[in-house]
Amino acid sequence: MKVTRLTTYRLAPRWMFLKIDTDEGVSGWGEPVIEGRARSVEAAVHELSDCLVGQDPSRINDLWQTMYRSGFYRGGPILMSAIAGIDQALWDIKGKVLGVPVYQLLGGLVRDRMRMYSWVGGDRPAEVVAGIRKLQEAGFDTFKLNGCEKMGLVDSSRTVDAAVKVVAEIRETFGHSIEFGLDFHGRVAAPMAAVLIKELEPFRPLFIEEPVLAEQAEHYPRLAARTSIPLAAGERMFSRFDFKRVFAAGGISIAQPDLSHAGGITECHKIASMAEAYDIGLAPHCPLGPLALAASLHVDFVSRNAVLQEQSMGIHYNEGAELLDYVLNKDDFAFHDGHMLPPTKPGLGVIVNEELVIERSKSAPDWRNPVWRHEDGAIAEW
Ligand SMILES: O=C(O)[C@H](O)[C@@H](O)[C@@H](O)[C@H](O)CO
Ligand SMILES: [Mg+2]
Repeated sequence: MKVTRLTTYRLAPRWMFLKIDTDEGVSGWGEPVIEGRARSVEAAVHELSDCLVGQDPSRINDLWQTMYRSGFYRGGPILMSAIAGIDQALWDIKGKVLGVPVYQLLGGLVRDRMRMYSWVGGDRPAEVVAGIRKLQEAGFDTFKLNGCEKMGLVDSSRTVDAAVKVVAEIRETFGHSIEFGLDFHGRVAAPMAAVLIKELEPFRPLFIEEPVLAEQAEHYPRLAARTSIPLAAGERMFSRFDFKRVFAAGGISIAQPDLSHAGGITECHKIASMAEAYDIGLAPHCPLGPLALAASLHVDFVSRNAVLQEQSMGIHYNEGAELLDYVLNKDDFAFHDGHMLPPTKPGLGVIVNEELVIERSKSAPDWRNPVWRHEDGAIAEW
């Protein structure tokens, strides 16, 4: 079997699907994308096709190493997202050829169902409480919300109190009948992280995500030493080589690699194993589409240290398309009491509505993340 063609489809809301065709009629799908830079990743996918067209798609490990090491410059969000989506599609092909779900090729199930969590948008207490109630009705008991709005490098006690007020309201309303993570989203700088985390201690969030920006990872151990709240990070780390320094330095209790940003199933499965060696939980980041979610689930179902899985149903980013709009086998991705079951079909287990994808790719938006500014005009972290 040989790879014959790579076709990319940028799609609403901010996703990109990749289809890899072969000379034996088996095709695989993946989701190479970094939010806000879809066109850059698209260019990278087509540059990397030099390593793939004419090659045997079953040799995933060699193709992965060739895509990663054949370029003198490597790593980072664009190239690793391109490799991620290609890797997902290669595993999809392999599973389809062998007639088994990908997790069977990785050693089989380590659990029977995977605990999912839902984003709750909004920054005002009433909005967040209403959002949680709505998702509770859908069977969720675990959530994630922004830990704060805009925050200056050194900010006021009023800003801190506004952030704490939302969390206090959640605990006041729901007690411990629910769990929630707080995503600082890189908005909080090192001087304020310890201040805000200290004030959040009494409310015992399940974790605090990206307590500081990934480029400030040296603060993770210092922050962890001052709090009992587990710290989580990983969506802006793109390979084992990014994670190894963070794991070795300590401070992170939950690793959140993104299956569409960190080299795909091949790389994230290795990151999961590295994390397990440090007694770190795995909670793949996934605010994206169905192929990214399916790839995440395959790694979750073979990783004992997988603890939580993000998914984007109803997420505030999904304008113009919802998680399963481009999927024909929607029932395979149903929620069961806040959990998902192992994908059942060969490969990734996603039957893509190709006709709809081709049609909708003709009018794909160029999504960009918001650009915030502080009151003094300086750019703020979103
Ligand atoms: O945890 C999450 O889902 C993320 O922080 C998410 O909000 C961002 O990754 C966003 O997708 C960037 O455009
Ligand atoms: Mg996040």
